[in-house]
Amino acid sequence: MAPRKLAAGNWKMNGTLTSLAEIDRLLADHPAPGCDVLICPPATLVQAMAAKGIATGGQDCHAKASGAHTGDIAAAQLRDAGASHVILGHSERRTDHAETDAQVAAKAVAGHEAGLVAVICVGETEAQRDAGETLDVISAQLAGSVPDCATAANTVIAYEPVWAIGTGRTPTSGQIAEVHALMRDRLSARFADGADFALLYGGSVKPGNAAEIFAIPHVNGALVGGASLKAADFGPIIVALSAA
Ligand SMILES: O=C(CO)COP(=O)(O)O
Repeated sequence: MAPRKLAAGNWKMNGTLTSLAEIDRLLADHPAPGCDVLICPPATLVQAMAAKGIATGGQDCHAKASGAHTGDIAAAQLRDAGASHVILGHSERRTDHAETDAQVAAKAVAGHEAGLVAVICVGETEAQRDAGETLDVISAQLAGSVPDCATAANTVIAYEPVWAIGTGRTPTSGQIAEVHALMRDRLSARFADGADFALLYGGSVKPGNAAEIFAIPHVNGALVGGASLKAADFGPIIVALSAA
């Protein structure tokens, strides 16, 4: 099994019910994309998004199955609302909520137990890159955030350099290639099906740079923030991935 190609949109804390018109446009413009397409809206929209017939993911889940955790969402609740995936360990969660690798791994286990595919995010800060620590940081995050029960079927890895998120800056193709090759090596060393995990790049992916990014070895798709909000932007990214 080769890795599946996945165009994933992360709406972050954007969108209300009226935003679903963009999904109607996306589905009308791209009825049979040549890649998997996933949208991860805010929790309030998961059920309505899934009802559109598009693969839907949450943006976080709790490590526990249920209980007294006000404001949190259990993986089984996302699944119940129609989600098939959950983003975990996004840098905004790691920064805003001080999430650790161990917590991300525990959430991934909870996601797997509920039948969700975990989209586990890793990425270095600009200071870490400037200090030459990128490969060590990514290795450590992979080791700590990806649980032993991960398989290519239940886990996707997203490389999102923190300094490239929402900034319009992207790494060079060589820099992305270096990290993706490292991730492939690390996963292959640890998991029998490590060669088959889908590896996404995320951070200022736009229609104008998508084709170049998708041509990089071991880039199997993208995790797209801002450009996933509008069908006119996300559509061309889906087309570029389908053609890659
Ligand atoms: O964080 C991201 C996706 O999870 C990337 O966001 P942008 O595409 O807006 O840079």
